[in-house]
Amino acid sequence: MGAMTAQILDGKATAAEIKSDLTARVAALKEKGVTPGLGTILVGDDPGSQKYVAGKHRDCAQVGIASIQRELPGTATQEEIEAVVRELNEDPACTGYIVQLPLPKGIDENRILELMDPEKDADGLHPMNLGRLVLNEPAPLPCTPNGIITLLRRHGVEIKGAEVVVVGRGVTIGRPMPLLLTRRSENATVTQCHTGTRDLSAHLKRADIIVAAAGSAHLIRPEDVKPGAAVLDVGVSRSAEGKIVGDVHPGVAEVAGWVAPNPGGVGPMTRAQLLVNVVEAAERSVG
Ligand SMILES: Nc1nc(=O)c2c([nH]1)NC[C@@H]1CN(c3ccc(C(=O)N[C@@H](CCC(=O)O)C(=O)O)cc3)C=[N+]21
Repeated sequence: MGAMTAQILDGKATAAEIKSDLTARVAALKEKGVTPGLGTILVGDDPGSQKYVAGKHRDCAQVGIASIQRELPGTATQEEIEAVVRELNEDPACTGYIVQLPLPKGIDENRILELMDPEKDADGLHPMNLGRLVLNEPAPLPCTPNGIITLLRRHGVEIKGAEVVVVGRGVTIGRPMPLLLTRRSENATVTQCHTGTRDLSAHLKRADIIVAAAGSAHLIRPEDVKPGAAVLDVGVSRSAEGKIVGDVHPGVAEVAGWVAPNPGGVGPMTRAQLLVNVVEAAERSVG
């Protein structure tokens, strides 16, 4: 048998479809006198964060969402950041917003998130909304996990009954991902692995779907992947030469049935789900 190559979970194309659907919904909202507006709070001058935030505003322009950008220097104090959060909470033009993470060292990130108006939480990371997710109540969903589910569904990857291994326990992906996957609507079986996992390779070998969000370069190796599995690369780390490297070894594409590349896979889906949260919040506001 010749070498197989995995099919691509094309996040760029899927995000484009979602954005075209949102464009129509934004136009309908505008007819009712509501213009959705996405705010971003960016602290410091990390080039990666600047690029991501710029991408979010580019997306907004494409679908007709207004952009509200707030930037603070890396030396900003807790109080200064909190003042901007309060300002966006009050601003009627801002129907949803995000605080770009991570915040500089010394800033209490959780306190900032708690101060946000949960109804304007476009990331789905406010403790109230994470709590609603745990309680099976409607809430804006965390963008990356929700984007991963949409990406799998749109490509026909079976989630129901699948053995899913999530690698990582960060707040934006690792922790919420199993909450979404184990809803009755998804019905996956999830194993959460992390740096304390004794035998990662044993878990990976059983997985039908692997969500790699550890931030550890090429952690997922071809010999650990079950033939035909879906492997989603959500990791970001930097090589010694300063290049961005994902969590998935390139050789995995020879074994897997599906691969979400990085870039071009989950990243664009994260941005699309952010827009979905903003539009849904605006739709709720018109009833
Ligand atoms: N409050 C908050 N919410 C976030 O959602 C959030 C955050 N903080 N902090 C940082 C991470 C990172 N993140 C990315 C989103 C899209 C791409 C993305 O679109 N990447 C493109 C490439 C982009 C390019 O290279 O220009 C791709 O994968 O194809 C990447 C990374 C969101 N994050």
